[in-house]
Amino acid sequence: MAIIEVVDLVKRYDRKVAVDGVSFTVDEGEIFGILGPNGAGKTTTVECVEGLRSPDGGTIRVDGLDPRRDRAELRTRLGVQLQQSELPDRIRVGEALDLYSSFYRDPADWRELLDRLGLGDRARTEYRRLSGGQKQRVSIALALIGKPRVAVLDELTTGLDPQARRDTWSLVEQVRDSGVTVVLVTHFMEEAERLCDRLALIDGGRLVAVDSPAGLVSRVNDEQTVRFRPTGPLDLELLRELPEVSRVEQHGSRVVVTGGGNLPHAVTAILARNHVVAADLRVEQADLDDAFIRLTGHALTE
Ligand SMILES: Nc1ncnc2c1ncn2[C@@H]1O[C@H](COP(=O)(O)OP(=O)(O)OP(=O)(O)O)[C@@H](O)[C@H]1O
Repeated sequence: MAIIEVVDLVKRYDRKVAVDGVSFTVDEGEIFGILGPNGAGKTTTVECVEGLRSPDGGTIRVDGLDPRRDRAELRTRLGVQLQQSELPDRIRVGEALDLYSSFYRDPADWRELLDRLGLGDRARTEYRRLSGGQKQRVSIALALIGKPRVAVLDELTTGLDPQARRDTWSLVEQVRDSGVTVVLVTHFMEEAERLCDRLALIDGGRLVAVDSPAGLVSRVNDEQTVRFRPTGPLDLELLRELPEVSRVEQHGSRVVVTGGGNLPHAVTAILARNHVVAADLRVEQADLDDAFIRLTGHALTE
Protein backbone atom coordinates (compact mmCIF):
# COMPACT_ATOMS: atom_id res chain seq x y z
CA MET A 1 0.00 0.00 0.00
CA ALA A 2 1.25 3.49 -0.85
CA ILE A 3 2.05 5.70 2.12
CA ILE A 4 3.32 8.59 -0.05
CA GLU A 5 1.80 9.63 -3.36
CA VAL A 6 3.34 12.36 -5.47
CA VAL A 7 1.49 13.26 -8.68
CA ASP A 8 2.82 15.72 -11.29
CA LEU A 9 4.80 17.75 -8.76
CA VAL A 10 6.08 21.07 -10.10
CA LYS A 11 8.23 23.54 -8.14
CA ARG A 12 9.82 26.70 -9.49
CA TYR A 13 12.27 29.15 -7.96
CA ASP A 14 11.58 32.36 -9.93
CA ARG A 15 11.97 31.22 -13.52
CA LYS A 16 14.01 28.13 -12.70
CA VAL A 17 11.94 24.93 -12.80
CA ALA A 18 13.54 22.79 -10.08
CA VAL A 19 10.98 19.96 -10.20
CA ASP A 20 9.15 19.39 -13.44
CA GLY A 21 6.16 17.02 -13.29
CA VAL A 22 7.52 14.33 -10.98
CA SER A 23 5.21 11.43 -9.95
CA PHE A 24 5.95 8.42 -7.76
CA THR A 25 4.51 6.41 -4.90
CA VAL A 26 6.32 5.05 -1.85
CA ASP A 27 5.01 1.77 -0.45
CA GLU A 28 4.63 1.22 3.25
CA GLY A 29 7.64 -0.52 4.78
CA GLU A 30 10.14 0.05 2.00
CA ILE A 31 13.38 1.99 1.71
CA PHE A 32 12.63 4.27 -1.22
CA GLY A 33 15.59 6.06 -2.75
CA ILE A 34 15.64 9.34 -4.63
CA LEU A 35 18.83 9.30 -6.65
CA GLY A 36 20.22 11.96 -8.94
CA PRO A 37 23.17 14.30 -9.51
CA ASN A 38 23.64 17.61 -7.65
CA GLY A 39 20.91 20.07 -8.52
CA ALA A 40 18.56 17.38 -9.90
CA GLY A 41 15.70 18.51 -7.65
CA LYS A 42 15.86 15.78 -5.00
CA THR A 43 15.87 18.04 -1.94
CA THR A 44 13.17 20.29 -3.39
CA THR A 45 11.00 17.21 -3.98
CA VAL A 46 11.34 15.93 -0.41
CA GLU A 47 10.90 19.44 1.04
CA CYS A 48 7.52 19.55 -0.72
CA VAL A 49 6.72 16.09 0.72
CA GLU A 50 7.70 17.37 4.18
CA GLY A 51 5.43 20.38 3.82
CA LEU A 52 8.37 22.80 4.01
CA ARG A 53 7.73 24.16 0.51
CA SER A 54 4.53 24.85 -1.43
CA PRO A 55 4.35 23.09 -4.77
CA ASP A 56 3.50 25.20 -7.82
CA GLY A 57 1.62 22.26 -9.29
CA GLY A 58 0.58 18.68 -8.62
CA THR A 59 -0.64 16.91 -5.51
CA ILE A 60 1.08 15.16 -2.61
CA ARG A 61 -0.41 12.84 -0.01
CA VAL A 62 1.54 11.47 2.94
CA ASP A 63 -0.36 8.86 4.93
CA GLY A 64 -3.52 10.46 3.56
CA LEU A 65 -2.51 14.00 4.59
CA ASP A 66 -1.87 17.08 2.49
CA PRO A 67 1.59 18.21 3.68
CA ARG A 68 0.80 21.94 3.52
CA ARG A 69 -2.77 21.91 4.78
CA ASP A 70 -2.20 19.26 7.49
CA ARG A 71 1.28 20.30 8.62
CA ALA A 72 0.65 19.92 12.34
CA GLU A 73 -0.66 16.37 11.98
CA LEU A 74 2.05 15.48 9.46
CA ARG A 75 4.75 16.23 12.05
CA THR A 76 3.60 13.26 14.10
CA ARG A 77 3.76 10.87 11.15
CA LEU A 78 6.79 12.04 9.19
CA GLY A 79 10.24 12.30 10.78
CA VAL A 80 12.76 14.60 9.16
CA GLN A 81 16.49 14.28 9.60
CA LEU A 82 18.10 17.40 10.94
CA GLN A 83 21.08 18.89 9.15
CA GLN A 84 24.24 18.69 11.31
CA SER A 85 24.60 22.46 11.57
CA GLU A 86 21.16 22.82 13.15
CA LEU A 87 22.25 21.63 16.62
CA PRO A 88 24.27 23.86 18.94
CA ASP A 89 27.82 22.56 19.44
CA ARG A 90 27.68 22.47 23.22
CA ILE A 91 24.35 20.72 23.67
CA ARG A 92 24.70 17.26 25.17
CA VAL A 93 23.26 14.38 23.16
CA GLY A 94 20.73 13.51 25.88
CA GLU A 95 19.66 17.16 26.20
CA ALA A 96 19.03 17.40 22.48
CA LEU A 97 16.91 14.25 22.48
CA ASP A 98 15.04 15.37 25.59
CA LEU A 99 14.31 18.75 23.99
CA TYR A 100 13.05 17.21 20.76
CA SER A 101 10.94 14.67 22.70
CA SER A 102 9.09 17.58 24.28
CA PHE A 103 7.79 18.60 20.81
CA TYR A 104 5.69 15.43 20.56
CA ARG A 105 2.57 14.17 22.31
CA ASP A 106 3.79 10.58 22.45
CA PRO A 107 7.55 10.53 21.88
CA ALA A 108 9.74 7.44 21.75
CA ASP A 109 11.85 6.63 24.83
CA TRP A 110 15.01 8.47 23.79
CA ARG A 111 17.32 6.41 26.02
CA GLU A 112 16.13 3.25 24.32
CA LEU A 113 16.51 4.94 20.94
CA LEU A 114 20.12 5.91 21.74
CA ASP A 115 20.86 2.33 22.77
CA ARG A 116 19.36 1.00 19.57
CA LEU A 117 21.50 3.40 17.53
CA GLY A 118 24.68 2.43 19.39
CA LEU A 119 24.94 5.74 21.28
CA GLY A 120 23.84 4.47 24.70
CA ASP A 121 27.05 5.71 26.34
CA ARG A 122 26.98 9.14 24.67
CA ALA A 123 23.97 10.77 26.37
CA ARG A 124 26.26 13.12 28.37
CA THR A 125 28.66 13.85 25.52
CA GLU A 126 28.62 17.29 23.93
CA TYR A 127 27.43 17.19 20.35
CA ARG A 128 30.67 18.81 19.07
CA ARG A 129 32.73 15.94 20.54
CA LEU A 130 31.01 13.30 18.40
CA SER A 131 32.52 11.79 15.26
CA GLY A 132 30.83 12.38 11.91
CA GLY A 133 29.19 8.96 12.03
CA GLN A 134 27.92 9.52 15.58
CA LYS A 135 26.45 12.91 14.58
CA GLN A 136 24.60 11.20 11.76
CA ARG A 137 23.24 8.65 14.21
CA VAL A 138 21.98 11.48 16.42
CA SER A 139 20.25 12.97 13.38
CA ILE A 140 18.58 9.60 12.73
CA ALA A 141 17.53 9.45 16.41
CA LEU A 142 15.99 12.93 16.12
CA ALA A 143 14.11 11.85 12.98
CA LEU A 144 12.67 8.88 14.89
CA ILE A 145 11.91 10.58 18.21
CA GLY A 146 8.26 11.29 17.32
CA LYS A 147 7.64 7.61 16.41
CA PRO A 148 6.93 8.53 12.79
CA ARG A 149 5.55 6.16 10.17
CA VAL A 150 7.90 7.64 7.56
CA ALA A 151 11.46 8.94 8.01
CA VAL A 152 13.08 11.17 5.40
CA LEU A 153 16.87 10.97 5.39
CA ASP A 154 18.67 13.44 3.10
CA GLU A 155 22.31 12.87 2.09
CA LEU A 156 22.79 10.79 5.18
CA THR A 157 26.30 9.52 4.55
CA THR A 158 27.88 12.52 2.81
CA GLY A 159 31.25 13.20 4.44
CA LEU A 160 31.45 9.85 6.26
CA ASP A 161 34.34 7.43 5.84
CA PRO A 162 33.53 4.05 4.22
CA GLN A 163 33.21 2.19 7.54
CA ALA A 164 30.91 4.79 9.12
CA ARG A 165 28.91 4.81 5.90
CA ARG A 166 28.42 1.03 6.07
CA ASP A 167 27.44 1.22 9.76
CA THR A 168 24.89 3.90 8.91
CA TRP A 169 23.46 1.70 6.15
CA SER A 170 22.83 -1.14 8.59
CA LEU A 171 21.10 1.32 10.92
CA VAL A 172 18.82 2.44 8.11
CA GLU A 173 17.96 -1.20 7.44
CA GLN A 174 17.17 -1.65 11.14
CA VAL A 175 14.87 1.38 11.00
CA ARG A 176 13.03 -0.12 8.02
CA ASP A 177 12.85 -3.51 9.76
CA SER A 178 11.27 -1.83 12.80
CA GLY A 179 8.35 -0.88 10.53
CA VAL A 180 9.24 2.69 9.54
CA THR A 181 9.09 3.54 5.85
CA VAL A 182 12.31 5.29 4.80
CA VAL A 183 12.77 7.85 2.04
CA LEU A 184 16.46 8.21 1.34
CA VAL A 185 17.85 11.06 -0.74
CA THR A 186 21.26 10.30 -2.13
CA HIS A 187 23.68 10.93 -4.93
CA PHE A 188 25.71 7.80 -4.10
CA MET A 189 25.08 5.00 -6.56
CA GLU A 190 26.48 2.35 -4.23
CA GLU A 191 24.26 3.48 -1.38
CA ALA A 192 21.17 3.39 -3.59
CA GLU A 193 22.03 -0.02 -5.00
CA ARG A 194 22.84 -1.55 -1.62
CA LEU A 195 20.00 -0.10 0.48
CA CYS A 196 16.95 0.79 -1.55
CA ASP A 197 14.06 -1.52 -2.30
CA ARG A 198 13.00 0.87 -5.06
CA LEU A 199 14.50 3.98 -6.54
CA ALA A 200 13.36 7.10 -8.34
CA LEU A 201 16.03 8.39 -10.73
CA ILE A 202 15.77 12.17 -11.01
CA ASP A 203 17.70 14.27 -13.48
CA GLY A 204 17.22 17.95 -14.38
CA GLY A 205 14.00 18.14 -12.36
CA ARG A 206 12.43 15.22 -14.21
CA LEU A 207 11.73 11.66 -13.20
CA VAL A 208 13.72 9.33 -15.42
CA ALA A 209 12.54 5.97 -14.01
CA VAL A 210 11.21 4.27 -10.87
CA ASP A 211 12.10 0.64 -10.24
CA SER A 212 14.11 -1.70 -8.03
CA PRO A 213 17.90 -1.39 -8.53
CA ALA A 214 17.91 -4.78 -10.31
CA GLY A 215 14.90 -3.77 -12.40
CA LEU A 216 16.64 -0.57 -13.52
CA VAL A 217 19.73 -2.49 -14.52
CA SER A 218 17.80 -5.15 -16.43
CA ARG A 219 15.78 -2.49 -18.26
CA VAL A 220 18.79 -1.07 -20.02
CA ASN A 221 20.98 -4.04 -20.49
CA ASP A 222 20.53 -7.75 -20.61
CA GLU A 223 23.98 -8.13 -22.17
CA GLN A 224 26.73 -9.91 -20.33
CA THR A 225 30.40 -10.39 -21.01
CA VAL A 226 32.33 -13.57 -20.29
CA ARG A 227 36.14 -13.33 -20.30
CA PHE A 228 38.55 -16.23 -20.00
CA ARG A 229 41.90 -17.63 -21.08
CA PRO A 230 41.60 -20.99 -22.88
CA THR A 231 44.34 -23.36 -21.68
CA GLY A 232 44.32 -25.27 -24.99
CA PRO A 233 43.50 -24.65 -28.68
CA LEU A 234 39.99 -23.29 -29.18
CA ASP A 235 38.06 -22.76 -32.41
CA LEU A 236 36.27 -19.43 -31.83
CA GLU A 237 33.65 -20.40 -34.44
CA LEU A 238 32.22 -22.86 -31.87
CA LEU A 239 31.40 -19.89 -29.67
CA ARG A 240 30.12 -17.70 -32.52
CA GLU A 241 27.60 -20.40 -33.48
CA LEU A 242 25.94 -20.31 -30.06
CA PRO A 243 22.51 -18.59 -30.15
CA GLU A 244 23.35 -16.74 -26.89
CA VAL A 245 26.47 -15.13 -28.37
CA SER A 246 26.47 -11.81 -30.20
CA ARG A 247 30.23 -11.11 -30.37
CA VAL A 248 33.52 -12.95 -29.84
CA GLU A 249 36.86 -11.16 -29.66
CA GLN A 250 40.38 -12.36 -28.97
CA HIS A 251 42.72 -10.05 -27.03
CA GLY A 252 46.12 -11.78 -26.81
CA SER A 253 45.59 -14.97 -24.87
CA ARG A 254 42.13 -13.84 -23.69
CA VAL A 255 38.78 -14.48 -25.27
CA VAL A 256 35.93 -12.02 -24.65
CA VAL A 257 32.41 -13.25 -25.41
CA THR A 258 29.41 -10.92 -25.33
CA GLY A 259 25.78 -12.00 -25.48
CA GLY A 260 22.50 -12.55 -23.64
CA GLY A 261 20.40 -15.33 -22.11
CA ASN A 262 22.36 -17.71 -19.93
CA LEU A 263 25.65 -16.81 -21.56
CA PRO A 264 28.02 -18.13 -18.86
CA HIS A 265 26.37 -21.54 -18.96
CA ALA A 266 26.34 -21.73 -22.78
CA VAL A 267 30.04 -20.81 -22.96
CA THR A 268 31.25 -23.14 -20.22
CA ALA A 269 29.15 -26.03 -21.61
CA ILE A 270 30.63 -25.75 -25.11
CA LEU A 271 34.15 -25.47 -23.68
CA ALA A 272 33.62 -28.59 -21.55
CA ARG A 273 32.27 -30.53 -24.53
CA ASN A 274 35.43 -29.64 -26.44
CA HIS A 275 37.72 -30.42 -23.50
CA VAL A 276 38.98 -26.85 -23.21
CA VAL A 277 39.59 -25.52 -19.70
CA ALA A 278 38.80 -21.80 -19.16
CA ALA A 279 41.29 -20.14 -16.80
CA ASP A 280 40.58 -16.75 -15.11
CA LEU A 281 36.92 -16.92 -16.06
CA ARG A 282 35.00 -13.72 -15.30
CA VAL A 283 31.39 -12.75 -15.90
CA GLU A 284 30.54 -9.05 -16.07
CA GLN A 285 27.10 -7.52 -16.02
CA ALA A 286 25.80 -3.98 -16.31
CA ASP A 287 25.35 -2.16 -12.99
CA LEU A 288 23.32 0.80 -11.81
CA ASP A 289 26.00 3.19 -13.10
CA ASP A 290 25.55 1.80 -16.62
CA ALA A 291 21.78 2.01 -16.21
CA PHE A 292 21.99 5.67 -15.14
CA ILE A 293 24.17 6.54 -18.12
CA ARG A 294 21.90 4.74 -20.58
CA LEU A 295 18.75 6.33 -19.15
CA THR A 296 20.02 9.92 -18.82
CA GLY A 297 22.84 10.14 -21.34
CA HIS A 298 25.43 11.08 -18.70
CA ALA A 299 27.13 9.74 -15.59
CA LEU A 300 25.77 10.42 -12.10
CA THR A 301 28.96 12.16 -11.04
CA GLU A 302 31.02 13.95 -13.67
N1 LIG B 1 15.96 28.31 -2.57
C1 LIG B 1 16.31 28.23 -3.86
N2 LIG B 1 16.27 29.29 -4.67
C2 LIG B 1 16.60 29.22 -5.98
N3 LIG B 1 16.99 28.10 -6.59
C3 LIG B 1 17.06 26.97 -5.84
C4 LIG B 1 16.74 26.99 -4.44
N4 LIG B 1 16.90 25.73 -3.96
C5 LIG B 1 17.31 24.98 -5.01
N5 LIG B 1 17.42 25.70 -6.12
C6 LIG B 1 17.80 25.23 -7.47
O1 LIG B 1 16.87 24.24 -7.84
C7 LIG B 1 17.51 23.13 -8.45
C8 LIG B 1 17.24 21.86 -7.66
O2 LIG B 1 17.88 21.93 -6.37
P1 LIG B 1 17.78 20.80 -5.28
O3 LIG B 1 18.53 21.29 -4.09
O4 LIG B 1 16.37 20.40 -5.12
O5 LIG B 1 18.57 19.64 -6.00
P2 LIG B 1 19.26 18.37 -5.37
O6 LIG B 1 19.03 17.30 -6.35
O7 LIG B 1 18.77 18.14 -4.00
O8 LIG B 1 20.78 18.76 -5.36
P3 LIG B 1 21.86 18.68 -4.19
O9 LIG B 1 22.22 17.23 -4.11
O10 LIG B 1 22.96 19.53 -4.74
O11 LIG B 1 21.20 19.24 -2.96
C9 LIG B 1 18.98 23.48 -8.52
O12 LIG B 1 19.24 24.02 -9.78
C10 LIG B 1 19.14 24.53 -7.44
O13 LIG B 1 20.17 25.42 -7.77
